[in-house]
Amino acid sequence: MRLKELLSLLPFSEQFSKLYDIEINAIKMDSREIKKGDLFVCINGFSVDGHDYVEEAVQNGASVIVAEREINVSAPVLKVPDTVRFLAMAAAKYYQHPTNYVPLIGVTGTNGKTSVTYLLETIFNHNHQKTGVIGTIQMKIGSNTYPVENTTPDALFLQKTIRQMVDQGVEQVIMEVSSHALDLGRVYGCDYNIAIFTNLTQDHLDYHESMDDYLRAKSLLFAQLGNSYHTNNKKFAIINVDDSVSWRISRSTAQAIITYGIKGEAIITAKDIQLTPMGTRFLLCTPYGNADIKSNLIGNFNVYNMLAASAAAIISGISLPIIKEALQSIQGVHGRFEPIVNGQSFSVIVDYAHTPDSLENVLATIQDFAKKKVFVVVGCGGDRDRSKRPLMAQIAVKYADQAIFTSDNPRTENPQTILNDMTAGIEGSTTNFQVISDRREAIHYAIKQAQKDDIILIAGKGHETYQQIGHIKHHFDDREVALEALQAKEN
Ligand SMILES: CC(=O)N[C@H]1[C@@H](OP(=O)(O)OP(=O)(O)OC[C@H]2O[C@@H](n3ccc(=O)[nH]c3=O)[C@H](O)[C@@H]2O)O[C@H](CO)[C@@H](O)[C@@H]1O[C@H](C)C(=O)N[C@@H](C)C(=O)N[C@H](CCC(=O)O)C(=O)O
Ligand SMILES: Nc1ncnc2c1ncn2[C@@H]1O[C@H](COP(=O)(O)OP(=O)(O)OP(=O)(O)O)[C@@H](O)[C@H]1O
Ligand SMILES: N[C@H](CCC[C@H](N)C(=O)O)C(=O)O
Ligand SMILES: [Mg+2]
Repeated sequence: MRLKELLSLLPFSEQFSKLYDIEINAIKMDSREIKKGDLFVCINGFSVDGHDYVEEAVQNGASVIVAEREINVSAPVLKVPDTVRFLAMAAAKYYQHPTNYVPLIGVTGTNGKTSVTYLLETIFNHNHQKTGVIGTIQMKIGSNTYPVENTTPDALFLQKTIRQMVDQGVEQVIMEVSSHALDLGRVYGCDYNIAIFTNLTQDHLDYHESMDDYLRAKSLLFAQLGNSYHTNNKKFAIINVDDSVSWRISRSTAQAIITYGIKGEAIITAKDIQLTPMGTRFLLCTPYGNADIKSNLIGNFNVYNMLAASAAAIISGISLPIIKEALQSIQGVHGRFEPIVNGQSFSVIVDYAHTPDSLENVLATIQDFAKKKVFVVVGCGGDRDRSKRPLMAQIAVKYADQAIFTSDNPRTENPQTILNDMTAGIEGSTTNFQVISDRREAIHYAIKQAQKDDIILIAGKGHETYQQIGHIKHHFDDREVALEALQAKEN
C-alpha cells in the first residue's frame, strides 16, 4: 500500500505530500516484529512507551515511524496527535474496512458478554449462517478455534481477524467489546450493525477511575454506532431496561433502540419464568409473536442473556422457531455454571463469576435450589480492582454455608495480601469461612467436606486453563482439579 492511502485518514495530510510514494509492507505496533518496509506506530503503553523503541524499529527496517512527538531518526516521522486513533483507523484502511463487508454485533456490559455471544453464535448457526466470534475464551472462524490474549484484541489483530473472516465466507461476526478496548480505541475502526448492552455493575476500578468513567467507556460502543464508511444499513442498540444506567446508554446513541427486560416495560420480554436446578422455562414475548422456551441454562441472569441474544437475532431477520430451536439446543456455555460430574451424590459447579454482581447472582440461584449445605471456593485476581475483594468475600459468606477463600491469578501481587483484602470485608463475628491459599488444596478440601445433596461452587476461573503467578501462567483448570478431587474422594 502507498503511504498516501493511509495519509488520507489525516486532516491536512498535504503537509506530508513528500512521503506519498513510500510503499508500506505492513503496519506494526511492536518494534520486535518490524521487517523491511513496515510502518511502525509508537504506542505509549502501560508497561513501556513504544516511542522508546524507534531506534530498534528503524534498525529492523521500518520505512516510516508514526509518533506523537518529534523524534530524530533516519526514517521519516509522521507526527500525529493520537497514535492509538491512527493505529485503529490505519488498520481498518489497510485491511480494506472488513467490517463494511459483514454484519457485526458488539456485546458490552460487565457480565454476560461471553454468554450472549455464544447464544448468538448458536442461533446464527441454526439459521445456517457461518459465524466468526471474538471473545474471552477464544476466536472462532466457523468451527476453527484460535487462542486469544485479550477479550477484545488490539486494533491491528482485530481488523486482520475480521478480514480473514470475510475472506473465509463468514456471514455474521459477533464480538465481545470490553471497556478497556473501548477506552483504548481498539474498536474505533469497526462499523457495528448492532450493539448490545447487558448490564453495568462494579468491576475494573483498578483501570477506570470511577463507576461513571466505566459507564462512559461502555457507552462509547453506542456512541460510535453508525459511523459507517460505505454502507447504509440500519443500526440498532439493544439495551437491558432493567439496568439502572440503561437510560444513559440509550442517550449515547442516535440510532434505533430495542429494549429488553423482565421487570420494566420493554419490546422483548420474558413472562411466566420458571427457574429450576435442571433449567429454565419462559415465554419469550416479541412483536412477532411469542415462543415457549425450555432451556438447559440455569439462573434468572441467563433469561436476560437469552433475551439479549433473541433481540439481536430478531433484528437480524431470524425467525422465532429457529431462535427457539437454537436456544433449546444449548447445553451450557464453557466454564459458566458448568457441572462437574463423576457419579457423586452432591453437585460441583465451575463458574466464571469474578465480580460481586455475578457472584451474587450465581450464589443466589444456587441458594434457591439448595437442599443442604452450599460451599463456595473463590478468590480475587491480583493486579485487578482491589475494591471488589471485600465485597466478593461478603457475598460469599452471606449466601454460602461455608466459604473457602483461595487464590485466583495472583499475578504480581502477594496472594496473602489479596486474601487479607478479602477477609477485611468480613465482620468479626462471622465464622463460616476459611482461607486456603493454594487453589488445588482449597478445591480438594471443599470436595472432601461435601455430603449428599450439598452444592459446591468453584467460582472465578471458569474456562481458564492457567493460574498466573508473577508473569508466568501455570497450567491449572478448575474442572480438572475438581474431577481429580472427586476421584480421590471415591477411593
Ligand atoms: C492494560 C492493557 O490493556 N494492556 C494491553 C496493552 O499492553 P501494554 O500497554 O502493557 O503494552 P506495553 O508492553 O506497555 O507496550 C506498549 C507498546 O510498546 C510496544 N513495544 C514494547 C516492547 C518492545 O520491545 N517494543 C515495542 O515496540 C508494544 O508492542 C506496544 O505497542 O496492549 C497489549 C497489546 O494490545 C495488550 O495485550 C495488553 O493487555 C493486557 C494483556 C491485559 O491484561 N489487558 C486487560 C486489562 C484487558 O484489556 N482486559 C480486557 C477484558 C476486561 C474484561 O473482562 O471486561 C480485554 O479486552 O482483554
Ligand atoms: N447477564 C448476566 N448478569 C449477571 N451475571 C451474569 C450474567 N451472565 C452471566 N453471568 C455471570 O457472570 C459470569 C461471567 O459471564 P460471561 O463470561 O458471560 O461474562 P463476560 O461479560 O463475558 O465476562 P468477562 O468480562 O470476564 O469476559 C458467569 O459465569 C455468570 O456467573
Ligand atoms: N477479564 C477479566 C477476567 C478476570 C478473571 C479472573 N480469573 C481474574 O484473573 O481476575 C479481567 O481480566 O479482569
Ligand atoms: Mg467474556
